[in-house]
Amino acid sequence: MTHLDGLYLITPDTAAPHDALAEQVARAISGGARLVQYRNKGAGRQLRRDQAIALLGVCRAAGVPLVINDDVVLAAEIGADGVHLGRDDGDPVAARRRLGADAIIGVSCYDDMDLAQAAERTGASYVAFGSFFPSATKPHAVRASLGLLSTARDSLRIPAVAIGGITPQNGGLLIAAGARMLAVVTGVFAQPDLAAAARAYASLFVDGDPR
Ligand SMILES: Cc1ncc(COP(=O)(O)OP(=O)(O)O)c(N)n1
Ligand SMILES: Cc1ncsc1CCOP(=O)(O)O
Ligand SMILES: [Mg+2]
Repeated sequence: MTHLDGLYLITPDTAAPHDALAEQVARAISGGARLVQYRNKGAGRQLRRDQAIALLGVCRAAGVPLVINDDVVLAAEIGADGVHLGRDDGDPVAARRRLGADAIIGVSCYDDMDLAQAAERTGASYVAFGSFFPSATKPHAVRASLGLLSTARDSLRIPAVAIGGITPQNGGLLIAAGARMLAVVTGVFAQPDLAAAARAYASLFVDGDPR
């Protein structure tokens, strides 16, 4: 079973060619990203497919799992390692059936512990809470409080992911509160040196060595 901890890299909405995006992700992985999510809310079907396939190549080469946001069909088509589902993205049980027992099925729980309990019961691999801080990527996201992470750590068997406006400066607080992964878009992709940016997050974890 995949060990879920450390920096969880999420891609930004970008029209960049697939090889350029893959190169960026490779750099972030070299800095210590432990899980990658392909998330692109703006791209059409062909670009999404091309970008996702390119990322899968990079992730496979590095031994890092690739999760697809929202789209179980794309995840199944390209043989990705899992899917991340929010409230409106379909049924985690159906996703598990489609992708298999070893797939990573992530579920958004926003600021809601009841959703997290339910996600665990349905076989989710991790639950995600947030946004913890203002997020340039998702400015209108619901805000979550730190206490949720401690409750999740104490009452769930599956790991909790924190997301939303996370920086190397505020990430330590979330880990101390109970987050097992920090999910980050802007804090890595908006930096000139993606490997160094990833390293700054990876170093917050006990075993955050770069690959
Ligand atoms: C790790 C992680 N956590 C939360 C989300 C948000 O999912 P969702 O609420 O479905 O919103 P969109 O990302 O689809 O806009 C996520 N993608 N990843
Ligand atoms: C997808 C998502 N859901 C809540 S905040 C967020 C975006 C996180 O991106 P950033 O790290 O740029 O705040
Ligand atoms: Mg979604």
